[in-house]
Amino acid sequence: MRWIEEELKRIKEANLYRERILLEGVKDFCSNDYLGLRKHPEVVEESIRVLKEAGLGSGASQLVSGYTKHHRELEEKLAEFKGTESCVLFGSGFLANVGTIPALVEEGDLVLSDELNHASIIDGVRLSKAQKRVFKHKDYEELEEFLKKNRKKFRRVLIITDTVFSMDGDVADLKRLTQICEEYDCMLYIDEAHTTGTIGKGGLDYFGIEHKEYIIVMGTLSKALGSYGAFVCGTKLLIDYLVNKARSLIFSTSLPPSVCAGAKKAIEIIEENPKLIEFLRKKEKEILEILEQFSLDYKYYSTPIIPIMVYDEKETVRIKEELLKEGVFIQAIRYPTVPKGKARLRLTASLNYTRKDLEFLKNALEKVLKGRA
Ligand SMILES: Cc1ncc(COP(=O)(O)O)c(C=O)c1O
Repeated sequence: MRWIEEELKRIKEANLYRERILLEGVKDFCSNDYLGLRKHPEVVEESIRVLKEAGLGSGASQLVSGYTKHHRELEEKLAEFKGTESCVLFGSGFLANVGTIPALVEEGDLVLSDELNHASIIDGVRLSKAQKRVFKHKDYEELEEFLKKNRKKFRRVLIITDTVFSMDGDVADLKRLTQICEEYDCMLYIDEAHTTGTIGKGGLDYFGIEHKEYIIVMGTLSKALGSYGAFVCGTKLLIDYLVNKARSLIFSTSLPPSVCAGAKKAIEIIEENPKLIEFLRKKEKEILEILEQFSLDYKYYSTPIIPIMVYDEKETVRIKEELLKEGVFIQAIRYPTVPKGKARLRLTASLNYTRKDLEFLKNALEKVLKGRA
């Protein structure tokens, strides 16, 4: 097994070595718990209630005996929330993407995928055996040009995009993409992991687009909903089809019922408190006010993902470690999560942060960035 040692050495030399960090005694400024619902008393209470009633695990896959009223109720709530006919749950966002994409396209079909799409989309496309073409980030002109020339060569075409991009925080233009899909008879697959509950109920809601049968809405329970797991929303026909075809759903144990109940409560809280999203925008602005005080190259697109671009891998890790010594955790994101030479600190906004927390962040940045050009 010497090869493992050598491979790890190579990763270290490239400043790409990864370690998990136990977050004890440090403040987390990079989680995806954007709305602070993970520890919301009502979410926790509802989850405990169902945990006591239904037990820890679900006991089986959805198609054996692991489909309870808690799964069904969450699916119904999600379908209503996303404005679609139906919904099906998956064990995680990764499982949703690697299960759904190969069920939708196969040999003879084409996938058109934004270059900044999440790794689980990339793997889902690889598993599908469909032909893949990656288009430049949000370059819909290139996409359209390609379809104009090549659409007829393929049977089914699936356009895939994150709605809010996970490492950049910008938003795909779903208006333009739906127009393209309608003109060229394509399916549209939107990954709403970082969209659900951050810029509205989702991308369709944000752009004022009604759900149509060719739109497949994937999302996770693990980010703003503060839980774990994922879902695909769409027509009843699509969902019935996925229940029969998506291997990661068929051959994997379903979510624990208590996790479903907690996620459903989180959606109800968002529905009852539409101002939460406004509060999140305000929190983002408070963070920007801090960042403005330093000469930092950050990006902001009115979403809670605020990457601070450092570019150099080594320097990104150095800053992350210095901040950690000050009690502030902002993860360094490097290749292969982002392209080489585009390393960054992925700072996120969350309703968890108090004024004191932000003051703490500012002081830590002041100490660590002092003297940096
Ligand atoms: C855009 C996107 N899709 C899918 C996933 C995978 O979701 P999960 O963490 O639930 O597996 C993530 C999470 O990291 C993501 O950012």
